[in-house]
Amino acid sequence: MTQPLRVALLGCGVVGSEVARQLLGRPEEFAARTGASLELSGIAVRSLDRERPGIPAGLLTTDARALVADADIVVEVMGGIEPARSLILSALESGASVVTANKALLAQHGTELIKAAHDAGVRLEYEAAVAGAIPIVRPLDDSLAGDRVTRILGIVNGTTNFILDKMDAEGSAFDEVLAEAQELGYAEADPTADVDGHDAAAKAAILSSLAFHTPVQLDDVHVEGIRDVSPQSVELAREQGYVIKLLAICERVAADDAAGMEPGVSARVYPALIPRGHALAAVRGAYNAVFVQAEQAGSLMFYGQGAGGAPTSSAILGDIVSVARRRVLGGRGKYSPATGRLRIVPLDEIPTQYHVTLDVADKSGVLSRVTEVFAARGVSIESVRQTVSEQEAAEGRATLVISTHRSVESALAGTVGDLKDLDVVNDIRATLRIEGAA
Ligand SMILES: NC(=O)C1=CN([C@@H]2O[C@H](COP(=O)(O)OP(=O)(O)OC[C@H]3O[C@@H](n4cnc5c(N)ncnc54)[C@H](OP(=O)(O)O)[C@@H]3O)[C@@H](O)[C@H]2O)C=CC1
Ligand SMILES: N[C@@H](CC=O)C(=O)O
Repeated sequence: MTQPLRVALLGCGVVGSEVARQLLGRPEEFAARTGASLELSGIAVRSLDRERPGIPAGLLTTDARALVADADIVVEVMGGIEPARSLILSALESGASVVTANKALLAQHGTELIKAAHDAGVRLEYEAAVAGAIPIVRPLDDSLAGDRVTRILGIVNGTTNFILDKMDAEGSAFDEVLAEAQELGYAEADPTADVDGHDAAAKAAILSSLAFHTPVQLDDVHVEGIRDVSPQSVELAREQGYVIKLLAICERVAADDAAGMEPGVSARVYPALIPRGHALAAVRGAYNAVFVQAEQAGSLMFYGQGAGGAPTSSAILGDIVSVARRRVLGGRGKYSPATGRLRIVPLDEIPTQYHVTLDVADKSGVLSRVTEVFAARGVSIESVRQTVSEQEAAEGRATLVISTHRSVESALAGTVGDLKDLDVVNDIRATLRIEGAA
């Protein structure tokens, strides 16, 4: 057995407290798996006053810098950009390996941090940053490094999946379910990051960078959250055989010589309709699932708990064991630079499929006026369904549900804009993209 390795933990919240309890509770196992005893040297927090069950008060400090300066392994689970970024850089520069779960930081400063780790000859691991307990970072970074990933489609935010699932299954109200997700430790410190799609977008940036070996940052990801998903949209989706899920989609976009388009990468996050028979429709609660398509491997699916203290700590502890083993064996850290420079393809150029629910006037000629709007934009309609409830009949209104074939996003969005101006359209009740249809 070599010298003990000093592990500094930055943060003792939902995730950090679970990591600490595991490191303190199973020291023999970690020593046996790494070849060195892992000594939790301290835990940085903001406040020393809070009750922290199972955490010895003597380990807590508000001096994160001093803790980092004296560590072999730094585990950053405090979240946010600063001081997390400076502390990680200082840890790497002083020769410590770093484990982090901080997707927001990686999606903005990943290139800088990965380079700093390489320059210092140490490791930076971040399995927990995407999809909680699910091993997805290492499979993309290592196992699939010799393949060519073409597409990733995933549910990567536990909080929004928990909310949408409860709205679908129990007809719950959005705010009530968000509070429950916060209590269960799924949500970010600022839950707007979950609800507005920024957390999923950060994960999409990380996944795209790994999968396509090209730098993709948070700003490169098109993002729409679930704030506008109403109980009525959820109900309408159910009636029509769909479920609404917040999806992250990362795609390699092939060159189109005829259109003079260079190859590129599209990364986007939005709520979409999934047919109820699709495997992603069965992802319930705070679970996540990630489908990966690669040229040689074909289709792969990764599934598991995407948020919460215990699931996330599993991924972090795996990274700690991995970096500790490397320190025991010696040698440089691995380096997975983003070697490519693919262009980021704007959403407007991406083919998608729309599902539009309209409140229209119930009179003759309305259907043809509506379908003409789609035709004028070159958007082909797959199906139209008209229903008239008793109340609608009494008010001279009807509901039209229109599904399109795939068409470029700019044409679809333009069509919806034109529909708003049509005098026979009273209201556009819902517009959602369809993903995963046969
Ligand atoms: N919760 C989850 O399911 C998952 C979270 N993550 C990521 O893990 C990280 C931590 O998340 P989570 O545990 O939920 O967050 P919490 O808000 O529960 O915990 C944050 C911890 O960091 C401490 N902290 C925050 N800022 C500072 C600072 N400036 N100096 C010292 N300590 C500080 C807090 O101290 P104090 O206790 O005194 O307030 C707290 O202990 C985030 O990056 C998050 O995105 C990743 C995957 C899943
Ligand atoms: N807030 C995040 C936590 C895990 O990354 C989520 O809900 O998925």
